[in-house]
Amino acid sequence: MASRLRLVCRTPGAVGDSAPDPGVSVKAEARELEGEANRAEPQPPRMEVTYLGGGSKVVYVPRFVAREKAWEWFDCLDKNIPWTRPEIRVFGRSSVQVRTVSTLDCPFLPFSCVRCYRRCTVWQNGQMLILQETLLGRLFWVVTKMLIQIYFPRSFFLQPRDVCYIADEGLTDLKYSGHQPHAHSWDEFPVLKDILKAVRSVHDALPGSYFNSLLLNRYKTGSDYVSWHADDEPLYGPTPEIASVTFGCEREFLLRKKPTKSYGTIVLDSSHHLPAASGSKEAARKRLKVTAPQQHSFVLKHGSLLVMRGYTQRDWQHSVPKRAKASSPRINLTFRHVLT
Ligand SMILES: O=C(O)CCC(=O)C(=O)O
Ligand SMILES: [Fe+2]
Repeated sequence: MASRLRLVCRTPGAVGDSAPDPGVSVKAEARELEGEANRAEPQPPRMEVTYLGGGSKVVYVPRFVAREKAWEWFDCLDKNIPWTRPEIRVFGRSSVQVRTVSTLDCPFLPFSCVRCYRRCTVWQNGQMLILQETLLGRLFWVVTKMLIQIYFPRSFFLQPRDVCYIADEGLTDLKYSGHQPHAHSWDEFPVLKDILKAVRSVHDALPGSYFNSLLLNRYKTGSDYVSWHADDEPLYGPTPEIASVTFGCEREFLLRKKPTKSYGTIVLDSSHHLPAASGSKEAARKRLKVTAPQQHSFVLKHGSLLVMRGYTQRDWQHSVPKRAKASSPRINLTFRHVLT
């Protein structure tokens, strides 16, 4: 019972308090807590497997560790991890590339507006490609960048969450959005070894890789987020396995299928250009018409584990969107395997 009271006072107004799991009544949860206390034998944690198709799947373990222990770990990480909120160059050269395309392929340009840019933006190998045509378009982009820097310097150029990176010695450096985090050693934070051990005990039931690096995220409020991305950096190999642990405030975790030809978005050819224009402006417009991608949503609970497996990073993107109601912090650990 203590753990229940603790959760309530720790997360006033948190998503978790106002929105319990669908289909799980408070009574049922109370019984579960009571049962947990009386159980002599530890029960294997419940797992939910979501098959995404094409060799991708997600395994969700709502409670891989007891709540009380999870709060203990939350406190320890919150206080002891050297959190940083580095600048990332979302609009800098390292994450944005500009390709010249024909007007037929991109009918919204050169009549540049923010909407056009969105439509003409594709992600490839972790890089944002802005497809644009004319000098006018290019000029528009430069001015837009300047205005963004002036009016929204923090939200656009500071990573919208705290992070810390841990890795075995001698691994390839991690680099994303022009930022290369300093790799701390596991020995600096013994608690991480305990958490990894707990993850591994569940993970044994999920045969696969082992983890030699860890990216920690702290979302202080509902305004902190991680935008759509895939952890598909080459240093993780073709089928990275990522085990994601949540402590603290519940947040929604979304998965969406990466754009492919099958649902009408832009696909670049092997030389990173749009396929040769065939037909009229109307045909090009049709090719660019975006239909809603397949999407899945998980509410990641305090003390939960979510494992992304197979081709999930190659074929899917994930995000933790802003949530106004999430007023308390959430700590997330993503255990990864860097190829050696
Ligand atoms: O906070 C999460 O649940 C996801 C974090 C994430 O996607 C990442 O660190 O790459
Ligand atoms: Fe990620």
